[in-house]
Amino acid sequence: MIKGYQINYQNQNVSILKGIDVEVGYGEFLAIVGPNGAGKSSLLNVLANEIKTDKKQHILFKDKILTDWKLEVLSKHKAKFSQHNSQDIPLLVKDVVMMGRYPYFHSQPNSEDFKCAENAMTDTDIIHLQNRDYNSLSGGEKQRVHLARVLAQLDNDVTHRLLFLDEPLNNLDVKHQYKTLELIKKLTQKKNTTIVVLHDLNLAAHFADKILLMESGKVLSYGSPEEVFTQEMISKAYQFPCTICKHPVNQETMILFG
Ligand SMILES: Nc1ncnc2c1ncn2[C@@H]1O[C@H](COP(=O)(O)OP(=O)(O)OP(=O)(O)O)[C@@H](O)[C@H]1O
Repeated sequence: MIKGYQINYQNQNVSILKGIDVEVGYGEFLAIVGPNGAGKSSLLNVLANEIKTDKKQHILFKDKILTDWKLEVLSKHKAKFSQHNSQDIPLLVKDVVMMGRYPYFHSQPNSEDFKCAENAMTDTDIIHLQNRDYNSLSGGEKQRVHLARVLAQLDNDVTHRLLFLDEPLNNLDVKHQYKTLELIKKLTQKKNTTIVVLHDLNLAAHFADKILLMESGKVLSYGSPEEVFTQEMISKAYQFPCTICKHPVNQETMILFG
């Protein structure tokens, strides 16, 4: 689905990404994890075509150079949920969600656009808030509105869509954290791909197929949750002690900190 080799990125002479190799297949759920400042958001922005790297470096999306894609076409193949969404939008919730449908209509949304927006609001549990002022919502509710917006953007017939999410669980309560990741998992089970920046390693272990652990702009480890989440790797990345054990109910990898 998306491949990049030896990705380097620097900003104002600060080297932020250093020789990153990444390859994510169709139907894969990749979680990017790592300590603050490791370069997770920067990598996501590069892969999502939002910041440019050295012109000689090519990121391939569906085997075509990412920067060669027409933006209006690309917006139906991939969508991105950003870490810093605007907190101040003077619109109703349903109109913010409809922003996700902008690539599909010129002046007025049609019945298909309304249907997609409604489905996305139902899936993210905000349908009851659709006529509220966005600015009156709580932090977690706003977060779910933006999730609905990107889901509405990707609601189309394109096979193999790619969803980027940068810390989508911020402000969400435990039920909505699980519901959000279950929603994303379901999307990947339909041969779509998701790349998510997460801070909760146990949720990453539970939901993701592959983990990319970053530290200081580099890949420290890449593989299945069992391969990456070792005591040695986690302590090295986070400079914090941890114990790896098995979840008592489902036997999955579980990380205890401290
Ligand atoms: N314009 C800039 N000038 C200097 N340094 C920058 C600039 N932009 C980003 N950085 C640095 O690059 C590093 C990587 O930032 P990035 O946001 O990608 O990290 P992150 O892993 O997503 O962190 P977090 O978990 O805190 O969100 C950070 O140390 C950040 O301070």
